[in-house]
Amino acid sequence: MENTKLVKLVLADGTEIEGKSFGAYTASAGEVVFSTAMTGYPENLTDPSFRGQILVLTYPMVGNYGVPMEQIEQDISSALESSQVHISGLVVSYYSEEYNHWNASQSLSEWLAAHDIPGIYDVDTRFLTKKLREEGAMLGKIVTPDHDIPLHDPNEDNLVAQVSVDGVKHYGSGKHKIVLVDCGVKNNIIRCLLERDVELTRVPWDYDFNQLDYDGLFLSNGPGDPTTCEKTIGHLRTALAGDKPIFGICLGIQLMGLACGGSTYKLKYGHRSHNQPVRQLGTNKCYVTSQNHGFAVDMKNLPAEWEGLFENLNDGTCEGIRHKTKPFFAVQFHPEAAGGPVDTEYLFDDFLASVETYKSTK
Ligand SMILES: NC(=O)CC[C@H](N)C(=O)O
Repeated sequence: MENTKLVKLVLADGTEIEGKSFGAYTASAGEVVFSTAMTGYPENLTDPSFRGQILVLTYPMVGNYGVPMEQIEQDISSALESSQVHISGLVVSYYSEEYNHWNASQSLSEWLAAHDIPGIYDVDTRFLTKKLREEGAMLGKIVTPDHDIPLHDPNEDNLVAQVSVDGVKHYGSGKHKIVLVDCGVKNNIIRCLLERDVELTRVPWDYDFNQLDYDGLFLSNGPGDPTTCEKTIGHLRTALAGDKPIFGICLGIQLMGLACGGSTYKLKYGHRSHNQPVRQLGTNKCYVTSQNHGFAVDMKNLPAEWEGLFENLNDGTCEGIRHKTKPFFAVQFHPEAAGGPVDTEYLFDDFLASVETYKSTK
């Protein structure tokens, strides 16, 4: 690496870790979180749910397959999860400027620099991750000898408003009319829905979708604290009084949990990886899932008409809920899996099957 200027990661507890600069040579603040995923940095960095976070990758070598060439198919990127890099900063152990992949178009450092996002490498990410596990995700910043900024808690911002779509957009043609509430949707969710005979209407997070004529409602993933999405929760409450099928992923389960009268809380350090084991409640079926979240639905406060659907086998936290009689369900993990294992992609089929059933009874 040509640019080996020394920069620092400074944590809210006063810890300072020196490393070398890659990406943009600038300062940035956010919530420091870690992911143990072994691959998938292009997908992670463009996942809008990472907005405002400084991401520590525990996999020891990062960058060696570069950043994919983007192609726009059906109005969305073929290779990435959105059109922006959403993290506030990247922390890695060994950074490889050299890359090799059939579809790579640039190095990770070039890409980060183009998006004005700083990276720091040569960091003991094992020490850092142990610290975040023991003390919890904490605020931090990447600073250089020439740039400094104050710490900032992204969970105080309405991050969803920053990443949601500007206006209503339409995709595809198919027999089922699905409304997608975009709180920061990953492109692979759009791809998974469009593969299933769907005409998709993507609406902003605060749009009153109850005025639309649709067969099924989808609630997307998204960044930050779910309680900041009061408008979405209000509209969702109206939809929950009806009986059209609803499916939510990640932030979507948290919004559903809040709209039905339950509550959410912040996890100590969250789940960010591609190998989170979950069990379908009432069965011995287990799945390996892709996850990226810092909040969770509190099973203790779920209203009587609702029940748990999946639990996390590492820590017993809620990974899915459903209504006992109506076709409403949501999961905390990512069935669209970009990146990660595709074990639970069948949940999109379950959603469309419930749409089919609902329409056949009308
Ligand atoms: N990926 C997501 O949708 C994340 C949801 C929420 N922002 C959380 O961190 O828990």
